Amino acid sequence: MSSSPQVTFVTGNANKLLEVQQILEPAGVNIKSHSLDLPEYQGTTTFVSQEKARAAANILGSPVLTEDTSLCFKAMNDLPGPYIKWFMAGLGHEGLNKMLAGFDDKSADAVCTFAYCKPGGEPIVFEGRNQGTIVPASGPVGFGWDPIFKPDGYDTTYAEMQKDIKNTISHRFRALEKVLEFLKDPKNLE
Ligand SMILES: O=c1nc[nH]c2c1ncn2[C@H]1C[C@H](O)[C@@H](COP(=O)(O)OP(=O)(O)OP(=O)(O)O)O1
Ligand SMILES: [Mg+2]
Repeated sequence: MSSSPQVTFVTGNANKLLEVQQILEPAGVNIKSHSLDLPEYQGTTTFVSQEKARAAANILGSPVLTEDTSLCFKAMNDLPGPYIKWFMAGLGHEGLNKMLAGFDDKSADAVCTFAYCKPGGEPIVFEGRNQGTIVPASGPVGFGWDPIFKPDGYDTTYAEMQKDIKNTISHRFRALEKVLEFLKDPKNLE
């Protein structure tokens, strides 16, 4: 009988950690966490994710799982993308809505990119995305841009949803489905 897979998830964001625990622990994954303020790289989502994982694996000297989240406005050719953290901090929910005021298309993709990396190894990337619309803020201010992202097929923003609903439809859930497949094969963790 194989024992439950174990992985070290490295992030400086407590809300991300909580969702990763809520999604992976019921699936039988034992999560260790490590809080590091990881560098904010520039480049494609894939590049940013790979470099974060590489950096975390080298700092800790052990295999790690990291994650980078993008919010891609279709009208703006996928910007802010991986730079959403700074746009969110600088403009807030209202400013992010105003950025799209001049465009008819308010659609956006939420993209979550996990990367698994062993020290000195090549990062392996797992991506999940969810399509939605940017709307005026609605719901509790808890996690980043959750109050302004309304996923397609739902009448509410991420922030207004029960956590267990968000966690079965989100960009993060979709990426973690792929991560889970990988973690379940003990050969991948040797
Ligand atoms: O599901 C989400 N719902 C709403 N907001 C979210 C979500 N997921 C990430 N976010 C925010 C956090 C940060 O403002 C930016 C991503 O930046 P990002 O660099 O990936 O996150 P971070 O620096 O907070 O943590 P980390 O230490 O893992 O890099 O979008
Ligand atoms: Mg970050």
